[in-house]
Amino acid sequence: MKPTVAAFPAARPRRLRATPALRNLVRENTLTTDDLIWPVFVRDGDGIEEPIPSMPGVTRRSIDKIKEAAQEAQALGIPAICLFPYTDPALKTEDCAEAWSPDNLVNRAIRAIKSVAPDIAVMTDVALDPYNINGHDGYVVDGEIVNDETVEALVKMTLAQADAGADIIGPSDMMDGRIGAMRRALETAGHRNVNILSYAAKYASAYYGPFRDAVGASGALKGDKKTYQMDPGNTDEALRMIERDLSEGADMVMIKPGIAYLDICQRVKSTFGAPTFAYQVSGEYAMIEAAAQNGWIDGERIMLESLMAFKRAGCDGILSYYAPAAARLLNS
Ligand SMILES: NCc1[nH]cc(CCC(=O)O)c1CC(=O)O
Repeated sequence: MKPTVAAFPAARPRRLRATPALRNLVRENTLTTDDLIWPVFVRDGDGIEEPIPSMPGVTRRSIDKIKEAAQEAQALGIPAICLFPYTDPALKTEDCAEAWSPDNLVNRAIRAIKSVAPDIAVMTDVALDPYNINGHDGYVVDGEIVNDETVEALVKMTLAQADAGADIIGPSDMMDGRIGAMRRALETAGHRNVNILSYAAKYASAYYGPFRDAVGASGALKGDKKTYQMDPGNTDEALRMIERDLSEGADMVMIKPGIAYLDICQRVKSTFGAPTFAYQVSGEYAMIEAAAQNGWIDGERIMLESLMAFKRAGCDGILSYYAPAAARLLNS
């Protein structure tokens, strides 16, 4: 499409910017509460909301507090909440068995949310890192992250989450072949309506630092995740990953991190037209909060502007720690 613009003064583009009414009338993209998925951190205990120092304003909540958060999200109209566990180090093992325990933190939290906020979609994370003694998303054998054995474990984890009532499974592990394996297992188990939102183009990024603090994986992680997460220099590879995950049965796809990868979002949406999400990750959140706390930027305005950028790039929605704060502003 080639925009037609008359010559000045027939065209004065500022005419359309003159008033809020005119600007609202011609705005090309909109951001609404419907676009938001809220990631939250779950921990054990009762009545606990524990601050995460590298993510000001974000807390680890015990399940009773997660219930309150889900009710709040439902009242605000946020369509989905996404659960990440802070696992007791004593439960981390080499075989990561806690990952598929029906009574692990995440699975208990899913059931708890369903009991009080049945209208909100519950999304989960599938990867071994919160349960692994070495902090990796997959099994480590002789220093190598082994693919196929990890996929078997991820399938067990997926089924336990679906059994607990998860609506959306979010594989964030970047192993090969996992989407197909999960989809087949879900179909076989009769979980026909469980969605998979694949972290399809997930980069090996330094933007995840504060998240690893939040889930208690920072200290545990040995080495880096570059043999499974993508190289930040690549674009075509992202398209291949998205195509593969869609062909294996993903219902929705994600690009991660967010704001530094908007070119990927734009290419993915225009190439595949599938439901496309971006994750505004912990480091992005921390950067905005740090600058806002110093009074260097207007935190609220940057929050909304950064979320709008994802819509402009073609995303259907955004996972963001700002979800409730943004919803309150957008609904007012
Ligand atoms: N597989 C775990 C996982 N799931 C989501 C994030 C990052 C989210 C964030 O930074 O906000 C990570 C971290 C990682 O891959 O190391």
